[in-house]
Amino acid sequence: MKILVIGAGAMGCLFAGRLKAQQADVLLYNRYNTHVEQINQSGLVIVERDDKETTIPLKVVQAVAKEDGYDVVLVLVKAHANKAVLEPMRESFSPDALFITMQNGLGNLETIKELFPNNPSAAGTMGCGASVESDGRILHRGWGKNYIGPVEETAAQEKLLDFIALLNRSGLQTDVAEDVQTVIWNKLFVNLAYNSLTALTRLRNGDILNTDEGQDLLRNVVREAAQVAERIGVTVDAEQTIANCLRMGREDIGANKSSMLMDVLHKRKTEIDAINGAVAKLGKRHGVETPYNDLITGIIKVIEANYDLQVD
Ligand SMILES: NC(=O)C1=CN([C@@H]2O[C@H](COP(=O)(O)OP(=O)(O)OC[C@H]3O[C@@H](n4cnc5c(N)ncnc54)[C@H](OP(=O)(O)O)[C@@H]3O)[C@@H](O)[C@H]2O)C=CC1
Ligand SMILES: CC(C)(CO)C(=O)C(=O)O
Repeated sequence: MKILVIGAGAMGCLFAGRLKAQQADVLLYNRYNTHVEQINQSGLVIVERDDKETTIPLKVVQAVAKEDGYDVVLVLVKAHANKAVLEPMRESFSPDALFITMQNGLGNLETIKELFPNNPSAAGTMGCGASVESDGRILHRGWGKNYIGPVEETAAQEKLLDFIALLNRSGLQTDVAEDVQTVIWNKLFVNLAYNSLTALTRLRNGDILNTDEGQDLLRNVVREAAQVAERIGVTVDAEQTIANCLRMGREDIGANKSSMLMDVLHKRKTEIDAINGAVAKLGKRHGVETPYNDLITGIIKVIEANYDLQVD
């Protein structure tokens, strides 16, 4: 099985690196930068839970062609980069290449289906977490479970099961999800709980829980989103969902620097539109008030539009 992971950031490197360590046939795609150069020259370093480091030889390519014959294409750029990265690749894959998005936020699978309407595609979520510490070096700091939803076509479903088996052999615990919408929303709640709050406070996920105020903010943001989800037909037990977010922050992802915190630290565009912004937008459309998500979306947007003007 030939695998292409699109996006050589924290999660692309974690997945491609773990797969390659199992001798899988895997390549990364990313535009050229110093991180890519370091991986191509000296391999990828993954720092694991016990601080043990593994160096894995990996190749990051800057071009993709149909003749490369990829069986599985795993999309792991940020949600807002999907179109810019994937549109130029519309003719670069055979129609049986299986697209999988495990990105955060709403709307990723829809973009992939729009760009590759003849390919099978599936959406999933990642309960694990990582950050790029320096060029060619990532910290693996989240250990929750991953899920990938089903594909309609039988041949593609078999390919998906083989891919999931490979992920499990590589130590990335992954299950097949029966109901993709529930899985995507369950992950969205975790991102609502931590990503923007850690980006605003510059804390690791678990440290949001150090104060009653942090926990209250988390509860309010998630509770609003649960009301929106219910309104659009996703069944949610709000209090159980909040309890799960708190548990994950304590047990699975507490030590991780969230992807949105990393964006703010590096003065990059964030995924706010696909996370709190998406909840605020849906709330407006369906008549659910979302003051916490509105406010947080607004503040993150002010921050990302004014990086150059920030005072140290
Ligand atoms: N980090 C985490 O702990 C977790 C992240 N996620 C989700 O996983 C997804 C990936 O996140 P993460 O790995 O953290 O993100 P990163 O920002 O670490 O990586 C994104 C990668 O995409 C590349 N990229 C962006 N735009 C382009 C472009 N136009 N052309 C080519 N390459 C491009 C970036 O390259 P460049 O540096 O050159 O811009 C970068 O290497 C997101 O949806 C995130 O929310 C989910 C669970 C945990
Ligand atoms: C699970 C979590 C919150 C890990 O940090 C994540 O998805 C992210 O950082 O984007």
